[in-house]
Amino acid sequence: MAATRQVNIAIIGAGGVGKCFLAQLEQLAARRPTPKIVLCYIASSKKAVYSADHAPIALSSAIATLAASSQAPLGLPGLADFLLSSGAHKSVLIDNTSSQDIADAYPAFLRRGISIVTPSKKAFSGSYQLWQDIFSASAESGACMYHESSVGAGLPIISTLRDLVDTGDEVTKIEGVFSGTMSFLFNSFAPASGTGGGKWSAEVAKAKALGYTEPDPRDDLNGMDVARKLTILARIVGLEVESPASFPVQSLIPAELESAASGDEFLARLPEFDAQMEATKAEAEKEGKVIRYVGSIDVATKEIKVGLQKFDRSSAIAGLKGSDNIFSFYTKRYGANPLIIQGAGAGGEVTAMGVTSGLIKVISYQS
Ligand SMILES: NC(=O)C1=CN([C@@H]2O[C@H](COP(=O)(O)OP(=O)(O)OC[C@H]3O[C@@H](n4cnc5c(N)ncnc54)[C@H](OP(=O)(O)O)[C@@H]3O)[C@@H](O)[C@H]2O)C=CC1
Ligand SMILES: N[C@@H](CC=O)C(=O)O
Ligand code: NA
Repeated sequence: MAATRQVNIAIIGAGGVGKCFLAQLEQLAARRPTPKIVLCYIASSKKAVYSADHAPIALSSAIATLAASSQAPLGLPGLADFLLSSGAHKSVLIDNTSSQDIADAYPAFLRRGISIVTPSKKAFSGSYQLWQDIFSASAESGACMYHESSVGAGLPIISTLRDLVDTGDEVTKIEGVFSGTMSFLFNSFAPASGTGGGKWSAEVAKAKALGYTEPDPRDDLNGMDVARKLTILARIVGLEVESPASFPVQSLIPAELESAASGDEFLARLPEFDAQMEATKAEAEKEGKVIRYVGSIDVATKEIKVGLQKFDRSSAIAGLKGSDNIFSFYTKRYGANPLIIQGAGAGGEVTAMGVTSGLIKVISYQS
């Protein structure tokens, strides 16, 4: 079949980020009539919508159509066959899940010329071999791989760091607050201005309701989400970090809840352990300080740190608001004054923005 100036899109994952992405995609398709953007496949874990002739799925009603569908999702190799059989000019997979299985299949999609855009961290913080396979498959086939929202949601973190590295700057240190959930929790639970703040477990429930947490909030509270982000940033600056388990990470999961069978059981039992975090907060208050969950990468020593630290109430990190992240990039060019990026680091809309901007880059890329 002759290639047409059309971009065919398959979306997997229609949760908090997926729904916001669909709304942004609808606006994008209306703003940019050429090349034609066609959603030809959408799936959650149990359902899918697609047709053999790749007929466009209406963007405005895609979520409702998916909810009402009785079609089962295609397997991943079948999905790649389906996308490629349309003859479209470009095919793009949007992975809005946090599935490791889907992440593991990225090299196979890329090798076949299917570009990928995702907010997921799984592919880039899994094994170092997977990281290498992904970028070598992309380089070989010319298919694009964008994952801006895997660190700092829509904030321009991945693009900025890649620009620093690609233009020959030398990054010496990266430090800051890398989790929207952790930022929201400590900004609410231990605010810099005065005392107050709700119970720790109530703030955790709020962070989940606001769409800041990972699908399983334990992935935030055990520090793994931050460790994954630091793994990604460290790899971009050239450190061959094997996995997020390669360096120490402070978990905020009470020992008694480490064996909770599910995220729901964990959340239900968390109020029993509120006193533990109260004690940590009180200890910092005695010194006139507040606690915050931070991370850092020292490039020369290859040391990566993730955990709680005490901060003066007047410091920039203590004064963050809401789900704000802050990233300080220390480089040879920027000298003693780091390049700083700050803003919301979680939430459906800002995360979807990083996915939509990746899709725009794929569409604009002349292959
Ligand atoms: N929320 C945020 O602020 C941010 C999120 N991210 C990343 O964005 C991604 C999505 O997060 P979010 O939208 O909040 O998560 P949600 O839990 O709200 O949504 C996840 C979606 O993925 C689907 N899904 C999960 N596993 C599979 C699978 N194996 N096959 C098909 N579909 C699957 C779920 O389907 P079902 O409902 O059927 O299970 C659901 O539709 C994650 O990787 C997260 O790390 C990144 C930055 C910020
Ligand atoms: N759960 C994550 C979402 C964005 O990466 C966070 O809280 O930062
Ligand atoms: Na980002």
